[in-house]
Amino acid sequence: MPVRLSPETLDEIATSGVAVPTYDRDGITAGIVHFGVGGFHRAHQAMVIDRLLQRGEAREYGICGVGVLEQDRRMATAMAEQGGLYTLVLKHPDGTRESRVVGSIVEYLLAVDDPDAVVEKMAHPDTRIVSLTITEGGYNFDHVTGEFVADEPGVAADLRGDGPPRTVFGLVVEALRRRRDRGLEPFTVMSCDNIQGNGHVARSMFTAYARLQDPAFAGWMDEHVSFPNSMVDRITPVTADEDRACVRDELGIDDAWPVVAEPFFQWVLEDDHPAGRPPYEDADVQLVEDVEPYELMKLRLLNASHQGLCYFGYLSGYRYAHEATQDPAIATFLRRYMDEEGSPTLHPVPGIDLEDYKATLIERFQNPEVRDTLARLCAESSDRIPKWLLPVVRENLAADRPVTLSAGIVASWARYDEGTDESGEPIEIVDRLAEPLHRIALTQREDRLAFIANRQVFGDLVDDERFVAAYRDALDGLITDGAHATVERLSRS
Ligand SMILES: NC(=O)c1ccc[n+]([C@@H]2O[C@H](COP(=O)([O-])OP(=O)(O)OC[C@H]3O[C@@H](n4cnc5c(N)ncnc54)[C@H](O)[C@@H]3O)[C@@H](O)[C@H]2O)c1
Ligand SMILES: O=P(O)(O)OC[C@@H](O)[C@@H](O)[C@H](O)[C@H](O)CO
Repeated sequence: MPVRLSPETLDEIATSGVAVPTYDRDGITAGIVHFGVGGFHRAHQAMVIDRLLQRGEAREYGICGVGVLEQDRRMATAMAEQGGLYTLVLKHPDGTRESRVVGSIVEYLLAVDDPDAVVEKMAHPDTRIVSLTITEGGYNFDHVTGEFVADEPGVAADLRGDGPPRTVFGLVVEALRRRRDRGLEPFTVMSCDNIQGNGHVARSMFTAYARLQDPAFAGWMDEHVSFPNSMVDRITPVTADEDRACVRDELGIDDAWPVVAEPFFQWVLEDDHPAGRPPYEDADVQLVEDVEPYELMKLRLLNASHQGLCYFGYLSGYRYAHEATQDPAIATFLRRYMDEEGSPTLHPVPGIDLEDYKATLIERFQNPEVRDTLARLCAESSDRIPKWLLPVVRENLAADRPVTLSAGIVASWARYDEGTDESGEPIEIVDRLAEPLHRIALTQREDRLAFIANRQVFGDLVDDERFVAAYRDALDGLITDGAHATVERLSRS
């Protein structure tokens, strides 16, 4: 019989050979409040703290998770039932696994139910870091202007102050204000999302929100709150029922929400935590002064390549990242995109051999055990393509370098957003702009440039003749010859 995961059953689970926390979880202080406890936080930052706790370190840096959205209620329930414990399973390509019960999340609060408890938690003197994995869309900035979007309904309600704060902006800024008023030093706001200059972006968005309420306080924040940049990496798919079944059948653990991830791990973090930080360096975190070269490398090679494989892959009939990347045409296309269009926009990256890095990326994508779905990679494209791929396009256009393969990726997205695959089956477009993007994509059979004429997403790219020619050529191919023939042709072009 599987054992239900809880603090009371840890000893029993340990007897079956699964690694569990052997540190005393009672008395750990929550010095980190984390917004957006999804798969990635639990496979990455929470794993780091667990490793430190296992070494007898960081006992003042336990994690209090926070969910801001109603959708986080399921996580709140799992966390409550399991005392914050969960199983992390790292899957190697040869089928071997490393499994461990992680114990670093010691508390979880649902802001939807009790926003003031969340604000008070952050305002507590024990809190030194507020970290974020709230997705690219969570930062609420306009892709073209870079400005904070103040009329987003949740944000607008927080700004009006009709009730207690409900968004991450309202909650965090209110907590900082209470700390200042109580004479406490501010916590560090540490973004761990896939956004170039994630610390800079977090700084501008949180202070922009504060400025709309109280310009003087925004000035105080800008002067006193630190927002380190970071590059974070570990492919973490959405937990599937088969993962729960696997943890139950193979490890004998009944876990409501385990996490599965690849073994690869990287975290490059700007060393700027005036309120204190865990000894991250003891858990393989690279602390550096300048994160930018690392983050450009990762976002423009790994993340942009994910977009390069997901639409072509899905339209070619694949459903998993490894299936798509094991297709030689797609693998060659990705490698050429990385070499010819992504890499020329990068800065030298200290300590990294880019050739190895790119080869490893293809191997990571091909890991058959991870089972990362193309659906995950195709989701929220309007938040991803403008942040990862369009900067590559713009830099290459400005430098008169090729953009053919990037334009092909954009065209594959446009074809995907028509909402029907090549067998006539419907595609579920998951994107906060799904409805308008789908409507526009449906007109491209008559007007090939309709999709990229959407300046809200693409800015003025439609005015660039070189980009337009490459885009039109790829979209023509997608429509007349199909996705696989087009990616194959582009991979040889
Ligand atoms: N999954 C990965 O492989 C991976 C790897 C590196 C970095 N990341 C970063 O982590 C982010 C989250 O990935 P995940 O796999 O954990 O996703 P997930 O869907 O499992 O979790 C996302 C969390 O963010 C919350 N969230 C979403 N929008 C929000 C908003 N507007 N305000 C507050 N909370 C919000 C969700 O409620 C959820 O708790 C990614 O978007 C990316 O920036 C993910
Ligand atoms: O999670 P997102 O939305 O930032 O992007 C989707 C994937 O590209 C991303 O999650 C990667 O798997 C990850 O960045 C690998 O470290």
